[in-house]
Amino acid sequence: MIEFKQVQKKYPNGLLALKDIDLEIKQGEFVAVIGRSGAGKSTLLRCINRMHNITSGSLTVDGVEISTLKGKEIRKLRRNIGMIFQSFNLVTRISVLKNVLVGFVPDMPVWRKILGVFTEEEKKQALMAIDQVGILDKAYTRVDQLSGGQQQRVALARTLAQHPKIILADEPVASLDPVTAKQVMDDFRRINQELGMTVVMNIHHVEMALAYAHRVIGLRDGEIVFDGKSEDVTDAVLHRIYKGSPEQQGGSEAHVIEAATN
Ligand SMILES: Nc1ncnc2c1ncn2[C@@H]1O[C@H](COP(=O)(O)OP(=O)(O)OP(=O)(O)O)[C@@H](O)[C@H]1O
Repeated sequence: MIEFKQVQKKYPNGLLALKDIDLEIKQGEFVAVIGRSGAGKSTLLRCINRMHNITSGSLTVDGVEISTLKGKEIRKLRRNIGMIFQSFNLVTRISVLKNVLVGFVPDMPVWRKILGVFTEEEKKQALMAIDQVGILDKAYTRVDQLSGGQQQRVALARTLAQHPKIILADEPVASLDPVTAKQVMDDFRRINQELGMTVVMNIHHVEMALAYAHRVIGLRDGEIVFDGKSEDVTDAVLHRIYKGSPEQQGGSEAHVIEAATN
């Protein structure tokens, strides 16, 4: 379980990116975080694995207060939390298998990574993860010879091989075409349903968020303005997240939804 209590995040320049966030995410949930650019989605996600430090409040993962963790404890926390980025974050000049191997054993000595010394068990685990995202036939292919969608699946395999309890995904399909994006979202759904991993995903594409996530969190200017089931995301809710209340804006709902789903 991930629990935010009265969490604030202020950047060194004084910008308050998260304001009094109260949030509980239970193991196995598939949560989409939506909101305008600059609303605080990435900040929220990155506080969960300590890529960012919170400024005040409490943030626990499985009951452990993460803001006070130090070096080795942070690495332990991150073993349980996989992170997927829009830009894949892969080493493109080496094979799929090597990318997965290098990524999934964070505490492996650097010399082993450089020399590529991996045990048979590690290779088996990596190949199983590559199989789980349907690209086993590409295991020995260099990453720069793969399509964007295939590269995102490599990133997913690398995370899966680490057997995390939580996957944080920051705009994982933003740079993919609609068909490929759907395939990658299907992977996330399968992983969530079959392996019970919690998925917390920032996503600009509202229709996709509603189609895949059970729960939607709407952020606006660092505050949660909606937290509920996907099916309860009405046009009025989208106005609140993206444009303010319909009364304030007087804009047509169709316009807001169009803007949010493009
Ligand atoms: N390192 C930083 N230093 C100062 N301000 C930052 C920093 N990172 C983000 N911000 C600011 O914090 C606010 C929230 O940013 P964040 O990246 O979390 O938004 P976002 O909702 O993920 O946006 P996007 O959808 O564009 O990625 C923004 O106003 C942004 O400019």
